Amino acid sequence: MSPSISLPMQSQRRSDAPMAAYQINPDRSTKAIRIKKICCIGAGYVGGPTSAVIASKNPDIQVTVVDYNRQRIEAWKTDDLPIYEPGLLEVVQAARDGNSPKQTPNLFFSTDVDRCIAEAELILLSVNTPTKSLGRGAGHASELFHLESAVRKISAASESDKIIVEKSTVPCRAADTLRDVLAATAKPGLHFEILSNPEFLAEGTAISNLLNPDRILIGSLQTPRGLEAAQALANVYGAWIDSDRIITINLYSSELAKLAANALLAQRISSVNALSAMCESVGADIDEVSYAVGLDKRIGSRMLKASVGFGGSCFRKDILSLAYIAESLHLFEVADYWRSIVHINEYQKNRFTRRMVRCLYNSLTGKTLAVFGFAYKKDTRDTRETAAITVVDDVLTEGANVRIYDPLVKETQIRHELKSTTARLDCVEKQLTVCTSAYEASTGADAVIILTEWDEFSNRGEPVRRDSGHGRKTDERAERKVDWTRVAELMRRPMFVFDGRNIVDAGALEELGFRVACIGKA
Ligand SMILES: NC(=O)C1=CN([C@@H]2O[C@H](COP(=O)(O)OP(=O)(O)OC[C@H]3O[C@@H](n4cnc5c(N)ncnc54)[C@H](O)[C@@H]3O)[C@@H](O)[C@H]2O)C=CC1
Ligand SMILES: O=C(O)[C@H]1O[C@H](OP(=O)(O)OP(=O)(O)OC[C@H]2O[C@@H](n3ccc(=O)[nH]c3=O)[C@H](O)[C@@H]2O)[C@H](O)[C@@H](O)[C@@H]1O
Repeated sequence: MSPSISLPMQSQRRSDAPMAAYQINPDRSTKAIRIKKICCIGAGYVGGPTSAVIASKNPDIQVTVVDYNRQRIEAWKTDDLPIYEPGLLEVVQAARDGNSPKQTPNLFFSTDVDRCIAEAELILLSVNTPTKSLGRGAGHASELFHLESAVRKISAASESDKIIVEKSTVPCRAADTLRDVLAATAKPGLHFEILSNPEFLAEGTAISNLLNPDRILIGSLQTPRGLEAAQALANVYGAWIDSDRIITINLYSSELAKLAANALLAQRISSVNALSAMCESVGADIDEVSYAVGLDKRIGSRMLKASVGFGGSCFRKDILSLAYIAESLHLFEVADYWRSIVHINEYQKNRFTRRMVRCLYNSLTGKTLAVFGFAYKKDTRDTRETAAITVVDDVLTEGANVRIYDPLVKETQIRHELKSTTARLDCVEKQLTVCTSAYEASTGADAVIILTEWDEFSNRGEPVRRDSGHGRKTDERAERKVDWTRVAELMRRPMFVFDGRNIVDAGALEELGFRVACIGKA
């Protein structure tokens, strides 16, 4: 084992410390680089919240988030932030506006990428790494174009040494690519140290994940300069995270660990969704099965909720990237294994629509479906890869009139997502209505389809109080749960509910006259 990393002694570990093996050795004699200015390239779901939390916890460090998307940067300067995350606005305001006595403004947003790169000692790369859409590996490999162009910018604008941190999710050995570009293009004599520091936040809980992460992973070359850079980054996180949660490992292990984490999380969902298909045939209940297996501490209860299928910008692309890497290493069986997670996810979405069509007498022509929720999960307005795109596209093609209501997602975004996916643009134009309430969506509908697990759609539990992200409630309507009695009054008979998230109490809805189909329940 390298002398620069150490296994924490049992006695040094807190009782709730993670089980991970490696951590920064507090006795290490590496010299610490003091970071005064950080530049984060990419003002998206990762760059914005991560920079805001780093700035709020490090009042002495100036953090500037840069992006070439001027509209996004301008929105970050207002209170109408470009992304919705519970608690985000408060953290941004504290650091950006300096409205607490302890903090002067130290969080900035800018399109002046060159200047901010030149001034920073540490640069966070938080640009998008989508699935390639062109050429070799299209539909499978990660597109590193944005990462490479950001690094070329760094190279051109730098007059001093930099620590460059991969926060974006990247294929293994992406750091070598970045190093190669820098070696060929940067001014002679400059040194660039590349670190891998993958982000594990989940949307909807980003701020709590960032404030209290399970672990911070820092991958570096095991050279004196690599370790020195890792220590400098660890010090930034050390402002609010205990050292036993800051883990330093080999650069390439860190890159792979991020892909592995997402693949394993998605694998749990696909496993449960595969079981849900069996439950529907054998008369078992998937919620009971998940509960029963999750009580085994080796399995654990999280990420075992059956659904219409996972969405979001990352699971699919990261699994496909992992499979592509395996295939390029001639590990074809390994590639097939990972890809099967995505196949089951597609199967689950199609299975959901097939069941719906079957229940609605094998024809959706002329029927009206009320869709509750379009975001890929609750507490976000992100719709990337949401299962709702596939389901809505399918039912539009089957001839249904679709009335969508989502508490946060705007009509323009819903139409944009559907238009960029469907082969039947005319269906989107003629058969789709975006509504401003669940009641408007339900009017005259034959069925309600729940596609996002927003609390307000559930007929269980307490009334909803949602933080708007603006420090006040969104509006009166959003504070109440959907009144299913009123929904029933508005619908055509017979009335169906297809619950793609298993959030309703089916028995209570059946008492109101609904016929209810849940995932993984006969
Ligand atoms: N969205 C999420 O919850 C998570 C995402 N990730 C990873 O983080 C990375 C970023 O993801 P998101 O923040 O969701 O992406 P995003 O698409 O929301 O944001 C990326 C931003 O980078 C900007 N950008 C791209 N190239 C640029 C360049 N050369 N110069 C300046 N700006 C540039 C884009 O304009 C965009 O605003 C991805 O690799 C993703 O896999 C990791 C963990 C969680
Ligand atoms: O790399 C990323 O982008 C991130 O991807 C996921 O985060 P995210 O996609 O934001 O949200 P999740 O809570 O993981 O949910 C993903 C999808 O799976 C679905 N899901 C989740 C959990 C579950 O039990 N069942 C289920 O169907 C959700 O509804 C959602 O559509 C991971 O949880 C993060 O750790 C990771 O950083």
